Amino acid sequence: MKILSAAQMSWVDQQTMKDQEVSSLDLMERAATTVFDEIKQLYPRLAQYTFYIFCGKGNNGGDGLVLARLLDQQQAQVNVYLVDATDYSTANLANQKRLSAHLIQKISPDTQVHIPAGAIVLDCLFGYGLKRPLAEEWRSLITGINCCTGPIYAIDMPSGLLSDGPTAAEAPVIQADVVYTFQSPKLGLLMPGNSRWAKAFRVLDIGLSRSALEQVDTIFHYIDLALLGPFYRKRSKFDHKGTFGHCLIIGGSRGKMGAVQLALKAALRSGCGLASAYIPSCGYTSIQTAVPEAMVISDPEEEMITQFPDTRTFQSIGVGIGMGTAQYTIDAFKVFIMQGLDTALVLDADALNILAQDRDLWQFVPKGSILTPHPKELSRILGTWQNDFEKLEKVKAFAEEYQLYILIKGANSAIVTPDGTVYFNSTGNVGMATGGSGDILTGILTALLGQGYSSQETLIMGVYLHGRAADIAVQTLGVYSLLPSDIISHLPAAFLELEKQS
Ligand SMILES: NC(=O)C1=CN([C@@H]2O[C@H](COP(=O)(O)OP(=O)(O)OC[C@H]3O[C@@H](n4cnc5c(N)ncnc54)[C@H](O)[C@@H]3O)[C@@H](O)[C@H]2O)[C@@H](O)CC1
Ligand SMILES: [K+]
Repeated sequence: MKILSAAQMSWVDQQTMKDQEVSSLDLMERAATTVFDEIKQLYPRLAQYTFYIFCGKGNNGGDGLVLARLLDQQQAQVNVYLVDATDYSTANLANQKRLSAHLIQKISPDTQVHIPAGAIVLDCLFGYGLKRPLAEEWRSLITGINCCTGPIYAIDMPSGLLSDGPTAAEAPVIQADVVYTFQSPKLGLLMPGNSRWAKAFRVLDIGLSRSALEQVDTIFHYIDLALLGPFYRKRSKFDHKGTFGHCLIIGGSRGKMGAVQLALKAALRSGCGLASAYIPSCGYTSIQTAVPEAMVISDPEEEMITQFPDTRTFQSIGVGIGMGTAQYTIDAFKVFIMQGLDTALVLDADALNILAQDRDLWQFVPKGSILTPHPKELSRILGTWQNDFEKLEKVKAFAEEYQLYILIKGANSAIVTPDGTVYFNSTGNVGMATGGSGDILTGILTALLGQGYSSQETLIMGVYLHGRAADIAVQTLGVYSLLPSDIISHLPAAFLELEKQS
């Protein structure tokens, strides 16, 4: 799914009106009705609820006015607070007239509101039309709304949050529990730093022109099953284990052998033909016992890796998890990486930490390799950043310079390709914030790469399935109790979904 800027959304809205011969008023009715349907699902007995609907002067406010009318028709208690203005949009004005005047109260940006307990707030002050951060005069209204005890649903965007650029941490912004955004996710909703304003969002299809959506060119994409379908390979009965690659996980150190076990199991659950590990010899028995399907080669040293194996017979290699940064390991890793491998690697954890300490090493990392740093590892590589947008730019420049694929881990993990395209993930949950989740991702990615998927396909598919397996798992296990191993045991369900959709 494409992620569109405010300007692109506006263009698609205009094109839709032309292509479908509908007015702005019709589109607004359509958009507001999709939100109304969502709200009705959440609160089937609408007549029992009170809604506080805050409307601005533009079309976002117009959506709010339509919602007020639809809710009023269902006997919900409706209180509309409309920002006083002289320049309402045409569709906004038309919808003011369609609503009983007694429901509307005019307010100004500095009005202080008090919302009673139990009321539901709909935020329709500003959508993608917000051009710059809200001025200080809005603070009292926004703060008053944010102080409500009930849920806040924002329409299209939390008011005050910019769609396409950074919003200052101290800016007045609505803190939405759920954002119902139209047709395409907006960049501002995907940035982890904005999560206190957009705790969750849902993309609602309002039937905007397909041809206009296809024509829009963007480097930003949101991963869904439809994106995976075209490159997911169904298996044929003539395939054999040699077809699916032999993958190698290099890592582990005394006390951190579990990382390798998790990666191996995840690789085997992700369809690799053969899985092997290269580890310090103290882990030999535990890995052979825990993962009987895998093969193990051990380093002569007990506690740490001191040399790297000949990797020419493997189709893919994942390096770094649980590996540690003992000097012997650092020296061995440097020799390994500087030999000039021609196979793309999956690099995680201590492989990244070693590379981060010596910028001269990056030139030796095979082009097309996949890096999966968590935020701390990423800042060791790139230094600091002011906001998520600047972070993205830094990652893009680095990915291009060294022709690497970089995954920025977090909620909505972002995949950055060497040509600057960015894919945001749509799956995953907070239950994954436990040590070991990343080791599983390394296993999945190494397995997919070894099966012949390109680095880009590997990342899109691997990151999606990793999150999806966790999403399926939390349905029965919950976010507190989810263990990384549960992600592995739910990988089959995630693969089955993909198989069915393809
Ligand atoms: N036909 C359409 O264009 C449709 C638009 N829709 C809704 O319309 C919204 C976009 O509508 P608009 O383009 O009217 O924009 P908005 O309603 O988001 O806001 C625009 C108004 O805010 C003012 N403004 C911008 N930045 C400001 C700031 N920092 N401080 C104070 N005022 C500021 C602008 O001058 C303008 O009057 C979408 O988010 C969506 O909710 C939907 O109804 C679907 C159809
Ligand atoms: K809004």
